[in-house]
Amino acid sequence: MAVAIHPSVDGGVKPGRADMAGGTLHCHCASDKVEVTLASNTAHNHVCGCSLCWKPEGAPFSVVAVVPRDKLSVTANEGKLKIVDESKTIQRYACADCGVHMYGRIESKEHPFYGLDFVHTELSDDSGWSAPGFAAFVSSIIEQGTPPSKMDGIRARLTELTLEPYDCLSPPLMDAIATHVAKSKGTYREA
Ligand SMILES: N[C@@H](CCC(=O)N[C@@H](CSCO)C(=O)NCC(=O)O)C(=O)O
Ligand SMILES: [Zn+2]
Ligand SMILES: [Zn+2]
Repeated sequence: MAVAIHPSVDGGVKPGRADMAGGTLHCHCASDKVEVTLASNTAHNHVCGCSLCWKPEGAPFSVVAVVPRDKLSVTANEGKLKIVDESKTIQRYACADCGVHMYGRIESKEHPFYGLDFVHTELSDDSGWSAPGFAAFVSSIIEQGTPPSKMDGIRARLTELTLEPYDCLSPPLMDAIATHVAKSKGTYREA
């Protein structure tokens, strides 16, 4: 059996649909589910090995994407949401009953990704969401108990799934962060 990454990609990455324009996410509670409505498709979907992103039971990686914050609204049972750790850059709102993270929000206007919320579209029954395109923070799974000796096999499986493994974010996202930093420091140059 192939190395497990996440149930939504283990059978192969399913492509998104260009006409996908949003839908709803639900927590795992049997009743009184928290509902989040997205009024657009997501972007920058990726597999993430960090310890902070929510993952389903037993999965070593999460799958997480972003959506403009003005396209996200909580449409049912918002009272059940609690911030997981207020000290983190991304304020993750989880259902206090089932523990599922419904969205993550960056409040600092100085942050390169300010204006984008983090979401897990596996919580949706709708199809066509943007497909994951790379794997981020892959080495971080060691911090959560994966033996280092398993990493070659895990990276090989990610590559096979066309989820290029990186130990931080992908080069385009790291470049976007560095560009933001250069602009704020006054060192940015066009060419
Ligand atoms: N080794 C750490 C890494 C944690 C980390 O930096 N996570 C990233 C990616 S989350 C989505 O891709 C991050 O931006 N975190 C900021 C935050 O979550 O507030 C670990 O595994 O914990
Ligand atoms: Zn719940
Ligand atoms: Zn993460």
